[in-house]
Amino acid sequence: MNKFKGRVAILGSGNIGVSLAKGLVKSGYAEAGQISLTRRSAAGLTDLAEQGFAVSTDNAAVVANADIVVLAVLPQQLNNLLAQIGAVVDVQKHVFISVASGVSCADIRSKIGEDVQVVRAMPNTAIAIGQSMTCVATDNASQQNVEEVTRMFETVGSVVKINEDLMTSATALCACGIAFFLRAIRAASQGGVEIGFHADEALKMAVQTAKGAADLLLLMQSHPEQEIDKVTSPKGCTIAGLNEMEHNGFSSSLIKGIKLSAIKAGALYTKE
Ligand SMILES: NC(=O)C1=CN([C@@H]2O[C@H](COP(=O)(O)OP(=O)(O)OC[C@H]3O[C@@H](n4cnc5c(N)ncnc54)[C@H](OP(=O)(O)O)[C@@H]3O)[C@@H](O)[C@H]2O)C=CC1
Ligand SMILES: O=C(O)[C@@H]1CCC=N1
Repeated sequence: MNKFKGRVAILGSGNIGVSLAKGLVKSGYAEAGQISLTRRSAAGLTDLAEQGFAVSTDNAAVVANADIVVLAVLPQQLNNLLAQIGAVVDVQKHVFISVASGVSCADIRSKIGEDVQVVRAMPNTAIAIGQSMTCVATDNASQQNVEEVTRMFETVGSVVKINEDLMTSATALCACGIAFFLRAIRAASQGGVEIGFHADEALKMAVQTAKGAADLLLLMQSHPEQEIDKVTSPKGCTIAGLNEMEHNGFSSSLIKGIKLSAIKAGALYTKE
């Protein structure tokens, strides 16, 4: 692993900002001391300072010292943040990474400078354990900067480069998607309790079963239906349960939920 030589500023130290920071340190991409983390309130930064991160409530000062700047605030908090840092942006030095849902690269440039290089990245919370599915898109960043951003996120999971117009779709499928799969696991464990297991053992069984299903696809490079066909014995219990789920809208409800999340992801940000 080639350690990043510059400084990373992560503006907004919530769920994603902190998970990214910890993931980058764990993977060896950067030392904690190379990463600056900001929030509006200093109280929320104490723990992070104890872990060796540079912490601050002064976004402009942190950006002035950084090479890579990650925007990790909520879409509705972004305009206020961009107004604070516009004056210190250096187009020669900085590359901006925005993880904010529904905010385009052009939206960000319109606030901090038309020549600023911006890459959008959409990770998910599995970034905390180096297992994120991160989609990356840009409309103006240099190949060198895109490669560095890709390298950064590859240290905390898998990366797929996509066109920017698919970014809200990526948000729904991958970033929201982790919640959808978690709910499916929870529901399976509740089914397990109804048929005789204690809650803790039912959850453990559901989790490992879900992990096995995902790993089958990842390691065998096969299609879900190919693997399902191996489980469904003729006249058997699997096809009976699976068809009952489909009669109740299992696939349909997932598809509808993903479509609604994608619409919502595109409507989270107000330009003014
Ligand atoms: N959660 C997820 O799974 C994913 C989220 N995203 C996107 O990532 C972004 C962050 O989401 P998430 O981490 O969940 O949100 P959080 O609410 O957990 O984190 C936002 C953080 O930003 C801080 N903040 C707000 N305003 C400022 C400011 N002006 N300067 C510095 N810090 C500020 C807040 O702290 P304080 O109030 O103390 O200032 C808070 O810690 C969003 O845009 C979201 O769409 C993308 C992919 C997945
Ligand atoms: O729910 C949200 O709006 C954020 C963006 C993707 C995941 N969490």
